Amino acid sequence: MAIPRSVEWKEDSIKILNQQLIPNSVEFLTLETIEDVWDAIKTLKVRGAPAIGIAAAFGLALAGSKFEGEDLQEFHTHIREKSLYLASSRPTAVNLTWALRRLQNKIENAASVNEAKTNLVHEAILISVEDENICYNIGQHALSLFNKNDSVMTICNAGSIATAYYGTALAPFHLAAEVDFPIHVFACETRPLLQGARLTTWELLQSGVNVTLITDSMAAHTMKTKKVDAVIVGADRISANGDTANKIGTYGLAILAKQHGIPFYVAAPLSTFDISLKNGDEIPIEERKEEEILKVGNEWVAPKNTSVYNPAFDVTPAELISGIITEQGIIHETEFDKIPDLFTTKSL
Ligand SMILES: CSC[C@H]1O[C@H](OP(=O)(O)O)[C@H](O)[C@@H]1O
Repeated sequence: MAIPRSVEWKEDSIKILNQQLIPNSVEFLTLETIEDVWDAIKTLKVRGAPAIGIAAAFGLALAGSKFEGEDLQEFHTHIREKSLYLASSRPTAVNLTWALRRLQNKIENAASVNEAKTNLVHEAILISVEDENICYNIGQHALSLFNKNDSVMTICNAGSIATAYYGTALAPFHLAAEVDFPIHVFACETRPLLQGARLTTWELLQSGVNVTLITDSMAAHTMKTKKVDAVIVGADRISANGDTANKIGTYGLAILAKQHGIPFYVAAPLSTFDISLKNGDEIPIEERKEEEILKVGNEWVAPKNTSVYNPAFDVTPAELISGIITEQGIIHETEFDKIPDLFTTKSL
């Protein structure tokens, strides 16, 4: 796989792949302040639930490293404030607050400011390293669901650049390409920000995966008239009963898959589960600015004064999901009642 990493720790700064510019150019940004990190997450220069969590973790570690003084209580106050600030960038992907909480837990018993600073950096790096291994395992479990020459549909970009590496929903396709296991992918363009058209096609072509781009409105006709053996998508937050928030358009894809008797899978790490929420009704859905729908690139495609509704995510009810693919294995649709146990026991 020759795909650049989306987020990297550089000691006194954070290097990110600027996902806004792909596929027209592959450029990197150096984030030197926590404000840079907040903006990069908010404007989707770095995006994708796991990548957002990793960027926030590095951002908090960076904020910690810039703290001046030796008073431990003042440091904890500083970190709590910076954590709340970073958490305000985007509300839906639970990986963001999960990562921030994990770092704060790691400094609870620090004996000094220096020890706490070191713990923040080490834990943020650990989250990134773990995520790459987690995504590899998700990819292997997902690949076991497919047969050679299958045709699989996906939406948005749950790819390598949405994570530390490999991706979640796209991981099986990257791994398949490495072992000469032919799979075809239908990538939905994913209006309004076109993560599918811009990012998923770009990633899969880099890996030599056979990918066909369709508009979101073509999904039903494609399922009806073409070979579509499965649908696989990422996730931003999964509630205790298996309801899943993912990019807007995912819920519609799940309904279409059910109508056409096509299995519908969610691929996500355990860090994307939020079992404090009973069901998907409780998942916060980000609404984004109107211009994202009124314009495509720099071109207005609707009158400027047109009213707009721009939810960035929707929630797919568990009953439409055939299975949730995690790093520990596949939670089949009949096992969703066991999801809370995953966070008390070690394996499926
Ligand atoms: C691997 S999780 C990727 C997940 O995040 C995307 O949202 P966004 O592009 O707004 O960050 C989308 O929901 C993907 O499935």
